[in-house]
Amino acid sequence: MKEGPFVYTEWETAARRENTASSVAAKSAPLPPPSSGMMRVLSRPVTFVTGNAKKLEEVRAILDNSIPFESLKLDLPELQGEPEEISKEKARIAAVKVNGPVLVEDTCLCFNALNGLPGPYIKWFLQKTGHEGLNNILMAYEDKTAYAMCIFSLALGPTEEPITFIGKTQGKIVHPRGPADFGWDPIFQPDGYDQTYAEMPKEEKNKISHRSKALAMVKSHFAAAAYVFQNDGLV
Ligand SMILES: O=c1[nH]c(=O)c2ncn([C@@H]3O[C@H](COP(=O)(O)OP(=O)(O)OP(=O)(O)O)[C@@H](O)[C@H]3O)c2[nH]1
Ligand SMILES: [Mg+2]
Repeated sequence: MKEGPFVYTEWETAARRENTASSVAAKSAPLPPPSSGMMRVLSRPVTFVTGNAKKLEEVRAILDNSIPFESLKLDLPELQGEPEEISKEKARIAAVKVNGPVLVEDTCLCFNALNGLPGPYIKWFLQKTGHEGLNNILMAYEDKTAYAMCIFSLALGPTEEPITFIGKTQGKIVHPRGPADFGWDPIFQPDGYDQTYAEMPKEEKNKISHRSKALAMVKSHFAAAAYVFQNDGLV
């Protein structure tokens, strides 16, 4: 039976692992569970690969030196399909390009009235229809609730199965309010707040955002796995 790779969500910390030995080269034995306490040496800091400067800004602010990482500006190709698979495939492609450990993320904005769409396709919906168009789509429905979801995938190398970390923040879609310098922030109002993401001070958004929830799990994973980083490229 084929088990999935590690997936961490806000609700679930139980780990599962890829067990397809025949497809895995000896050099890239599957990652042990993070709780096993085994030391793992990585050839260099993890490279966070994204084409989105605003994402990078938030990731930097939230991680705040807790994990050694570098960044690489690259717009990776994105598969169509389920959000988790899109994120994992981005990590696989990034790990081959970088030839080392990588972290990527894919962000979704999911409307409950549409069973989770636009989801991973929000970038294209936003580009083509704008904030107003996204509101108009929901005019057909009473339910304006939505959730923002961030799926980080960590691949320790080009032949290793990515580990996934998912963070969600619940809220609703509103008419745009606040600065329009980052995506759909002006139309997403998180539950329990009367400000949109865009109206909130950055530090406030970073405390409660989908991205910070996913990154909290990334940080815990790094703490538990106790990776050792080498900077000379020799493992
Ligand atoms: O208002 C926002 N608040 C956020 O917190 C946020 N995070 C991402 N986005 C936008 O949602 C789409 C995701 O698509 P996406 O995950 O493929 O990102 P991307 O293509 O820009 O970068 P990347 O794939 O190279 O990392 C893109 O339009 C991003 O600009 C956000 N908008
Ligand atoms: Mg993208």
